[in-house]
Amino acid sequence: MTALPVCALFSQMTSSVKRPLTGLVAATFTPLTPHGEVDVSVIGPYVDYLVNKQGIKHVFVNGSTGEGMSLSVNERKALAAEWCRQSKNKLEQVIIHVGCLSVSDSKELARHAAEIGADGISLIAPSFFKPSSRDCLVQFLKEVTSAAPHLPFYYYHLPALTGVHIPAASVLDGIQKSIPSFQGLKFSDKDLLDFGLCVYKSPKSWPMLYGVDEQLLAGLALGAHGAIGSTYNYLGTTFNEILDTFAKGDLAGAQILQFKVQDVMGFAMQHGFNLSLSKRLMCLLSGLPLGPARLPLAPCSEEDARLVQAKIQETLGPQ
Ligand SMILES: CC(=O)N[C@H](C=O)[C@@H](O)[C@H](O)[C@H](O)CO
Ligand SMILES: CC(=O)C(=O)O
Repeated sequence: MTALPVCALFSQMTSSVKRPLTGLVAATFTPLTPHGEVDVSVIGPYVDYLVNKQGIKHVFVNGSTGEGMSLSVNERKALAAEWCRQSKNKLEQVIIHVGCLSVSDSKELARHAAEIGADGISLIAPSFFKPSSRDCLVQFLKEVTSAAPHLPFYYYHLPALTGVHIPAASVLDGIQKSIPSFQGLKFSDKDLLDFGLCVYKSPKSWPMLYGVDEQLLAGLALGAHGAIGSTYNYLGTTFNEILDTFAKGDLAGAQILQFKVQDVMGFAMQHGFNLSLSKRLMCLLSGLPLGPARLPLAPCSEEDARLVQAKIQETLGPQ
């Protein structure tokens, strides 16, 4: 057996008593050089920005926002390791997305996440050859998570991008019998019937994390414990206010804030909001040099990015 760093062993021993993942989780962008190479040197200042300017306590690395599926296994390992390293004593939890089309690549990333002391792993359904049934999907998840059996595992439901439309509630039904490390759900879909059933049928101890930022309040109303999303990178302050206002029982106050975000997001969508534009907004608002999105994504229009930046600042104040 290869020796693990002490911090990794400690993290594995304590993972079962870690505080549940709640509140906002920023799904991180991947810093690239202008030529498209991964640039881990930006991650230190990125962590400081999230903590100090956006009130973020947790990150989700190498997901769709991080262009995880467009990165090599080695690039993903380098990013995951640097996020874990830079987050020490600054962020509470670092969750690594380890989903790949190849079960062996996914296992390698899961094993690596455990070695570097990550706090949890997450997986989307494979999206080229797709699982034909719920059981087939759970078999895939079970095989991957067996490579990191002590790390909490969050299933990531993302039908719009994976094309796998198996209801999350049916995936969760009985999942802990197959996957003892199963710990919670990241639900990135607008189907609130499915999400409601997930919350209703799950033990209270499983974090239910909603993933459609522009309608977070609806997720909260159905019992979400927190949220994982891309816009928390730069709208974290406003979304933290939504969480706090809702928790105090001030629904009308929370609605006002959510409507303002919807006004911004509706405007952004009219101006071609996608990962490229979102990453550019993060650069403009944070000042961090994150570079462009990687092919096959096209660069966004600078004019649109500036218009959306102005709309954010005029509607929500300086971010
Ligand atoms: C499809 C996708 O990437 N969804 C993200 C989370 O999972 C969200 O954070 C969205 O980026 C966000 O809600 C903007 O539409
Ligand atoms: C948006 C999100 O949660 C992800 O990066 O996967």
